[in-house]
Amino acid sequence: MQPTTLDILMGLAGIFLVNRLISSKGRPPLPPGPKGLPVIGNVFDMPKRQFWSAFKSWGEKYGKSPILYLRLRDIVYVNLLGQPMIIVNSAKQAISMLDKKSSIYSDRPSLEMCNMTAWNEILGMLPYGDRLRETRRMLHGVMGSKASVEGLYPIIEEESKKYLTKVLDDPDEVASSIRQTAGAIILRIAYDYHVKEVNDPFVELVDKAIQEFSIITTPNAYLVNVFPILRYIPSWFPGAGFKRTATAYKQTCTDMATLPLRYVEDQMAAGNASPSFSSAQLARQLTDEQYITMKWAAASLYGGGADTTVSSLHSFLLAMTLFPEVQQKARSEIDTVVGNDRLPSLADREHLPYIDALVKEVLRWHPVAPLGLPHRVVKDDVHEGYFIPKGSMVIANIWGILHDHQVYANPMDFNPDRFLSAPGHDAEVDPRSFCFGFGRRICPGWHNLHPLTVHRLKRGFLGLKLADASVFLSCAMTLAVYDISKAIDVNGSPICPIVDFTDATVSHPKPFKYTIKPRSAKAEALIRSDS
Ligand code: HEM
Repeated sequence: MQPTTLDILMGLAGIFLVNRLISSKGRPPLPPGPKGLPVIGNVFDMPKRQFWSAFKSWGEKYGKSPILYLRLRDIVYVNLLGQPMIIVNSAKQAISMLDKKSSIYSDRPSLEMCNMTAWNEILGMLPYGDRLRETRRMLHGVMGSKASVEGLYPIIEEESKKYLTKVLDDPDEVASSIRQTAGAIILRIAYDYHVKEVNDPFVELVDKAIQEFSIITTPNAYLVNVFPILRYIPSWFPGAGFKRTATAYKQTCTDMATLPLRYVEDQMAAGNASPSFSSAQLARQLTDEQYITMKWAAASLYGGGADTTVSSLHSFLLAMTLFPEVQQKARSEIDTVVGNDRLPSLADREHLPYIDALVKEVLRWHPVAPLGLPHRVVKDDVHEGYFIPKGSMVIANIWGILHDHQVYANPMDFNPDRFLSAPGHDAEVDPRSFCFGFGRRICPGWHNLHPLTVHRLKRGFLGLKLADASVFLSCAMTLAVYDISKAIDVNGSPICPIVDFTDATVSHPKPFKYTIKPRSAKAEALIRSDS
């Protein structure tokens, strides 16, 4: 039988598709993405701000599968001066890549500014290997199980209560009180160090270190992160200011790891040490190598934990200022369930479904780490028919995943009700499945060592984890006793905050004005009370 024109066209189309699928090197094609220029690749395509939303738009724009001619928004490829970067825009692909293939997707790219400042010692920056496993094993003991985290509840409750008093004493310094509280919780867990009411040296030291970390890891901030060879230019060379910066930042980072530990060692030598992560580790016979691992593991608690919960509490205050009806509904729930004679506790959580939903919405609306931390793939891979070159930096666009309109209705809206089932409405996916990251690098403040990641979407949550518990309690306690509203300008008009967020790895709402006042004399008395 003679082939028809249609047969010939189909045949040609088949050859065309196969050609597109198999590159000149006999490999499947790279994922779609902006075209880029020779040598420099996509350097000029990179957004200047709010990377997460630009990356999501790239998914919409370039994600067209050559195989099925379908929109595939999920995976985007860019090349930055020869460094391949894969952006993963959907939960489905983040799970199938970073969770299910975590044995090859759990490395971290090495950032030269981190190597120069000692930040490469921190858990979040460690390459995948024995040191990482040992560090995570050590941390597992302090926050890897429901029981271990529940053991920390008294610390979280006590410090959160102190936070309420600080706000009452100085309502213009709420931001600094939030930082103090996050610092106080972590310093107690890591070193059983009790912070001073004001100007605590360790809190100040660690805050400084965290700010410096944010600066050196912000994309495009340092050329040496792109051209590591620049590390070797002499300090006096024009443009080598980054080397002087690195020397100063290294001192801060090393002090952050060393000084609080020295405090514990002194306490132990004097027979005064109370239980903490460090004292428990020091009580074991540690080899020199284990000692160093432990020192940086403790610092990683602070490095990972302090700024993150601070960001979510700032987002909470912003949302409460903007959406008074949500605030009112949340407060009514507390009044009904807890009453006005005591503060809410972590044990109340299961009876406070709206507050629980509100906390989820805070974590979704503006995720603390909108692009997580970059992963690195250690072997060539073929994923969904696309070639993923060994050494690619893989970014899970957590913001994009949590604003995917196929998963979250009207994703830009702040609407805690989305997480509550109602007749005709199924609760939307819990954002905590994604906002803490993926695979073997998932935030230890949330999950245990071996998440049954395949089932993460179906599985119920095993219990409250450290990060989640701190955020929940601060939100619930604040709502119980404080009223948050728009600030008033000199003409007596309310000031509506602009919703804008910083571009750093841990992203915060930009400073905004609001008013925070005790709800009543009874609320004020409760804040001052010892209970
Ligand atoms: C709302 C609070 C928090 C959020 C949203 C959050 C989110 C994240 C994310 C997205 C990552 C990167 C995961 C990945 O690479 O896939 C991460 C890593 C990490 N987080 Fe958290 N985090 C929070 C609180 C905490 C707390 C309280 C601690 C410690 C006390 C902590 C310690 C860490 C550490 C050490 C890492 C690095 C893990 C590794 O590289 O293996 N985080 N976190």
